[in-house]
Amino acid sequence: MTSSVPQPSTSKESVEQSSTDRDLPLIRVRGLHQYFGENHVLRGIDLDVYRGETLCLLGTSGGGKTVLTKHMLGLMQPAEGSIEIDGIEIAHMRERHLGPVRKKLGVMFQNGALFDSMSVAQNIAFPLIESGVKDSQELDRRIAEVLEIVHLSGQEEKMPSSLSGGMKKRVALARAIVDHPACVCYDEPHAGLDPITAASIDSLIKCLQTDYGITNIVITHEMRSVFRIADRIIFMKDGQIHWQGKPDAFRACDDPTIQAFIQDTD
Ligand SMILES: Nc1ncnc2c1ncn2[C@@H]1O[C@H](COP(=O)(O)OP(=O)(O)OP(=O)(O)O)[C@@H](O)[C@H]1O
Repeated sequence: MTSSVPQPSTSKESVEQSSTDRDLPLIRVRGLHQYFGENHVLRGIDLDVYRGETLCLLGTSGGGKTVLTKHMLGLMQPAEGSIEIDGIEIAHMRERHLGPVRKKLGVMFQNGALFDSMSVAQNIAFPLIESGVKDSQELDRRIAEVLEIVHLSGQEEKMPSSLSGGMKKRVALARAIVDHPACVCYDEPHAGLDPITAASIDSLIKCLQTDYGITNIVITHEMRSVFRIADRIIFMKDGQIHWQGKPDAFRACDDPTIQAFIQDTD
């Protein structure tokens, strides 16, 4: 981690960034290729993710959204190409050096991926303990802080099995942000939610961006949510970026694949 990079913070008194830091994309992907056997699943991806934006990643099924996101999280190494997180090249970084980079990136998996045998507090504490926080008062304070952000104050002792689908997603979100990431990736955060609960997740995603400066990357098929939260849209097809731009331009775009996608998923 470079010393010039300010620590992302879930505190509103966030650290002033230098203009150089602000100008540098948080994530820069260049010439990214990936294969599974004969299947060429990423075919030359060039992508910048700008600091403090909400980027929605859309596309046809099997288009490569999840595989691309796994590369940006440092969970997969590319066959070819470059991935920079905060100016640090991670494409072929050894596992033991990836820890500080991964700390900048939170992830909310599709089904929440909570540990069923652990309480809400234990689930949220997990990444903190992994990154070396041991003091129980510090753990309690940070758990309470993020539970307040996701509107679940006082739910520390609940078990996942007693939570609704929307509550589980909010606990998963609390866990994703508890270690103060600069960016959170969401894999289908609206899946299985009713429209009102989906809208409440959208409010939280936007709140993290506007109040806490978090950069959001959201994989979703939920077009109502996309038009509520996206600053920018990337549309993937067959392992390539088929289209990118602003939501209004996306809606007005006459590309037949995109029009069919909007109509099918709206
Ligand atoms: N672990 C894997 N082993 C082999 N092939 C894989 C693996 N993961 C993904 N693929 C393949 O990579 C391609 C891209 O998959 P990916 O999951 O990124 O698509 P996606 O855009 O996220 O699709 P969806 O919207 O359906 O979730 C697909 O052809 C998929 O079958």
